[in-house]
Formats: sequence, structure tokens, C-alpha cells
Amino acid sequence: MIVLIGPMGSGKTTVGGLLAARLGTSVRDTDHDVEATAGRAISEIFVDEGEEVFRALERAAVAEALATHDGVLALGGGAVLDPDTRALLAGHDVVFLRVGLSDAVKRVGLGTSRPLLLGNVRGRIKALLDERTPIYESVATLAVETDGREPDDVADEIVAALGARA
Ligand SMILES: Nc1ncnc2c1ncn2[C@@H]1O[C@H](COP(=O)(O)OP(=O)(O)O)[C@@H](O)[C@H]1O
Ligand SMILES: O=C(O)C1=C[C@@H](OP(=O)(O)O)[C@@H](O)[C@H](O)C1
Ligand SMILES: [Mg+2]
Repeated sequence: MIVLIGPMGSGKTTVGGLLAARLGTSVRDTDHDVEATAGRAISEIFVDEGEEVFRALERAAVAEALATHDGVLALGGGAVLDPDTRALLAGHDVVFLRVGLSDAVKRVGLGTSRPLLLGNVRGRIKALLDERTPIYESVATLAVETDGREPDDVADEIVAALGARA
């Protein structure tokens, strides 16, 4: 299993699909799994039930995917905040997609699908990068820079670094 971690806008979902295609395997995205289980969008879960409920659904989705999926797994940006999730990642290839503030802001834009960014996208991303970068570093077995690069280049670099193992 290759697990992709990193901030919102680092390209986990996008690169996950490209990487799986290169490796002839499939991709799973825990945000999609949570939405399928809950039957509604992440933004709605945050509004209706709050972040804690989302995190519990996310923890269960990651555990289920790690136990059953074989391929590429894209996590949500906050999944590694959970200590149980971090413990479950041990032994997997965990790729940290790095992104700086400016590229992250450009990529996530003004969409409403990421509730943690509402109000002040740049300020919220800066705070999340400051808080979470040490956690991403501590969990990753490989880190790849994405600033100024196309998702295809990022996927190529991961394949070159890890070989064909998924
Ligand atoms: N390396 C990249 N360069 C430019 N845009 C990118 C790159 N990676 C992703 N994107 C774009 O940024 C947005 C967020 O990407 P996404 O894969 O959803 O990130 P994440 O899952 O990490 O939040 C999408 O519109 C995607 O097309
Ligand atoms: O960083 C976060 O806490 C979040 C990231 C999102 O996923 P992406 O990183 O795929 O955008 C999604 O799980 C949710 O909006 C919360
Ligand atoms: Mg994503």
C-alpha cells in the first residue's frame, strides 16, 4: 500500500489517481469513503454534526481502507492528527506531498468543499501548515515537493522513488 498524506491542496486525491494508473492498481480516497458512508458531503457533516463526528468517521474509514485495500490510498489532510491512525500507518510506504502556502491557496481557491478553510483561506492554510507539517514529517517515509510542478511529475517521482511496489 502507498499512502498519500499532506495538506489540503497538496494533490493527494489527484496524484493518487495518477499513481494508481501508473502502477496498474486502484486508488481509494478516505474522504470519498466517509461521504459514501455518511451519505452526504464532508461540508454537510461539518455543519450538521461537527468536526468530531467527521474525525470519528474518518478514523474508521482509514482503518477499514488500510485493512482491506491493496493499492494507493489518499488520506484527508487531517487524518494523521489521530494517534491511532498514525500507528496503523507503520509499515506502509507513506508519501508526504509537500506544498507551500502560495500554491496551496491557488489550488484550493474559494471552493466551499473544505469547511476548515472557510472565512480566511490563506490564514487558515498557514495555521494548518504550521501545526501539521511536523506531524507529516514524522509519519512520512518519503517526501515529495509539489510546488510549481504538475501532478504527473509528482506521480512520476513517486514511482521512481518507490519502484513498482504498491
Ligand atoms: N501539482 C499540482 N499543480 C497544480 N494543481 C494541482 C496539483 N495537484 C493538485 N492540483 C489541483 O489542486 C486542487 C486540489 O487537489 P487535490 O488532489 O484535491 O488535493 P488534496 O486531495 O491534497 O486536497 C485540484 O483542483 C487539483 O487539480
Ligand atoms: O485537512 C483537513 O483537516 C481536511 C482535509 C480534507 O481533505 P483534503 O486534504 O483531501 O482536501 C477533508 O478531509 C476535510 O475537509 C478536512
Ligand atoms: Mg483529497
